Amino acid sequence: MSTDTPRSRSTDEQTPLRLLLSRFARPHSRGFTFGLVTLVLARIPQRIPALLIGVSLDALFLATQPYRLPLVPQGWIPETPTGQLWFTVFILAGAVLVESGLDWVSRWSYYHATVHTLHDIRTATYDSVVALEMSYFDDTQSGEVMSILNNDVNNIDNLSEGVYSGTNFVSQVLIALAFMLVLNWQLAIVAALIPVLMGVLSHIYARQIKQRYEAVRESVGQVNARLEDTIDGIATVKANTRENHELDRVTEQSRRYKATRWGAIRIRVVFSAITWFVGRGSEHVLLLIGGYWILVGPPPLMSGSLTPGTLLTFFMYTHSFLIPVQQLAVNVIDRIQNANASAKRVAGVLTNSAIEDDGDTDTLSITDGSVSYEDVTFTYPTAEEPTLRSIDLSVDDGDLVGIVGSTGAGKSTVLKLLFRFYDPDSGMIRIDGTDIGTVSRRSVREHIGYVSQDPFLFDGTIRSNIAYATPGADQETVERAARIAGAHEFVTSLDDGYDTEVGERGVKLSGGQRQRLAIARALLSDPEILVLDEATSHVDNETELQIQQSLEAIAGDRTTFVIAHRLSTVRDADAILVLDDGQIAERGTHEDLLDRDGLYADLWRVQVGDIDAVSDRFLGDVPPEEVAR
Ligand SMILES: Nc1ncnc2c1ncn2[C@@H]1O[C@H](COP(=O)(O)OP(=O)(O)OP(=O)(O)O)[C@@H](O)[C@H]1O
Repeated sequence: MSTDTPRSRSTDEQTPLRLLLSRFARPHSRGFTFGLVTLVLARIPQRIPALLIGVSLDALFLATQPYRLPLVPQGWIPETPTGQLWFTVFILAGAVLVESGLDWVSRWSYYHATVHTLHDIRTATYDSVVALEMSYFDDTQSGEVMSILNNDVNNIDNLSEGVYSGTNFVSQVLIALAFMLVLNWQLAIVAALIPVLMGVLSHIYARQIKQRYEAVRESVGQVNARLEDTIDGIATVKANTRENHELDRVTEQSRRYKATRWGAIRIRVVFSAITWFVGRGSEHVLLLIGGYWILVGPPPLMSGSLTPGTLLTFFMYTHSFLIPVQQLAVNVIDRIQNANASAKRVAGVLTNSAIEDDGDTDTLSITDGSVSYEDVTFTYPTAEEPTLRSIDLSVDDGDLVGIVGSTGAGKSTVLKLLFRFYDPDSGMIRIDGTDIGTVSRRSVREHIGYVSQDPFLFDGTIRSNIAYATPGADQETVERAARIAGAHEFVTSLDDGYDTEVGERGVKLSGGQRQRLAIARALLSDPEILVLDEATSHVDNETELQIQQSLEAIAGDRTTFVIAHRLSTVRDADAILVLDDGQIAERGTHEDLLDRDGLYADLWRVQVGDIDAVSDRFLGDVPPEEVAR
C-alpha cells in the first residue's frame, strides 16, 4: 500500500470532486495556488498593449489628446512624439516579457502539481480496487475496472485543465473590465453585459451536459469490458469461428457509446454557436454605442466624452475576451462536467464500503495449522440459494485432506472461505482455535499457500514467478521448491532456464507447466497450510503420477487440502470429504469410503472404468457428461 496516499474512506457526504480535491489536491495546494496566482498576475501586463495602442492613436496619430497613461507619472513620459513612440514600443516589449515569464512559471508550477495529484489518485484508486472484497470483482467486469483505473483517472486531468483555463479566462475578463472602468465606466458597464449573458448561457449548458457526460463515461466502461472480454478469450473466439458474432457485440456497444457521445457533442455544438453569436452580436452593439457617442454625442443615460483611441481600446478588449468568455461558457464547463463524471466513478471505488480488512487489526498467529469448520453455511452475494450448508469438519495439523465431489458441488467454495475471500453467513472457521473472522484477511492468507484451478503467471521470468510471494528468495531456495513441484527438469531444459520469460499470463508455457510453477510458488513461502485446487487437472498422466507421488513431499508436515477430480490423486489422503450439493455427504479414508459403497464408491468406479458396477442411484443423480469425465 502506498504510504503517501493512505487508503481511507471519507465518512461525510462529500461530492466526488470535493473528495478528490480535499484528499489529493490539498497536499499539492502550494503548487496549484502559486500557478493560479501567477496566472492571474500575468493577465495584467497582457492588458497593457490595447491600452497603449489606444493612447498612442489619440496622442500620436490623431493628436487629439495629450500622451497620458494611468498610474504612470507624467515626468516619465518623453515629450517628443518620436520619444513617445519609442516609449510605447519599450513598454509593449516589457509587458510581453513579463507576461511570458509569469505564464511560464505559472504553467510549470500548476502542471507539476497536476501530474503529481493524478499519480496519487491513480495509485490510491488501484490500492482501493485491490482492497475490495471478492464480491466486487464477481459483479464488475474486469474491462470496467480497467476503464475506471485508466480512462477515468486520466480524464480527471480535464478538471485541472478546466480550472486553469477557467481562472485564465475569468481573470482576463475581470482585468480587462478593470482597465475599461478606469477609461470609461459607462461603456465598461455595457461591455460587462457580455460575460454576464455568457454566464447565464453556460449555467444552462452545464445542467444540460452533466447527465450526458455521465452516460458517456458509463458507456466507455462497457465498451472496454466488451473489448477485454473478447481479447481475453481470443483463442475461444477463433476456435469457435465466432469472430463475426463478437464483432456484432462490440459494434453494438460501440454504437451505444457513439450515441451517448454524439448526444453530448450535439449539445456542445449548439451552445458553441449560440454563445458565439451572442458574443459577436454584443461586440457590434458596443461598437454601435461607442461610434454613436463619438459622432453624435453621449447616448441616452450616458454623459462625458469618448475618444476614438478609447473606443479602439474597448473594442480590442471586448474582442480579446470574446473567445475566452465563449470558451469559458462551453469548453471549460464541458471539461469540468466530463471530469466530474469520471470523478464520480473514481470516487465510487475510493469510497466503496466493501473494503477488506477495514478495521480488522488483529492478526492470526499459527502454531500448528489445524483447521475446523463449525456448521458453516454460505451464500454467494449474487446467489439466491446457499452454496454450502452446515459444513462441519475438523482437520488435525499436518493432515492431508482430499475434497472430491461432482462439478459445482461446492469444493472450491469451501476453501475460498478458508482464505476469507468471502465470510460465511453463519458458523465459524477456526485455524488453531482462532476464529478467522476476527483477524485480518491478510494475516490469514500469509499462512496459506494456494494453487488455483487456473494458475495465473505474471509477465516476467520463471524465477520471478516462482518467487512472486517471496521476492528475496535465492536461487537455491527457488530450485528446491521447483524440484519438489516437479518443475525443475522442464525449466532447466529451456534455453534460458529460470530466466525464461513466460509471456503474458504464461502463454508461452503449457497448462501443466504453469501448474507446476504455481505449486513451486506456493511451496516457496513454506506456508503452514496448503490448498491445491485441482492442481493436477491440467497435467498429463505422467506428471500427475509424479505430483501424486511427490504429494507427500509437497504436503510435508503442513496441513494440506487437495481438491481433486481424479480420485487417484487423493487416494492416500488422511481423510477424504465427499461433497454433494453443498453438503458433506461422506467422509473417511479411501478404503472406508469404498467399504461404505456410497457416492465416493460410485465416483471411483466411474474413474476406474467399472461403469457396469455404478449404482442406479448415482446414474440417476449424475448427468451423463459427468459420468464420462
Ligand atoms: N463467484 C460466484 N458467485 C456466485 N456463484 C458462484 C460463484 N462461484 C461459484 N459459484 C457457484 O457455486 C457453486 C459451487 O461452485 P464451486 O466452484 O465451489 O464448485 P466446485 O465443486 O469447485 O466445482 P468444479 O469441480 O466444477 O470446480 C456452483 O453452482 C457455482 O455456480
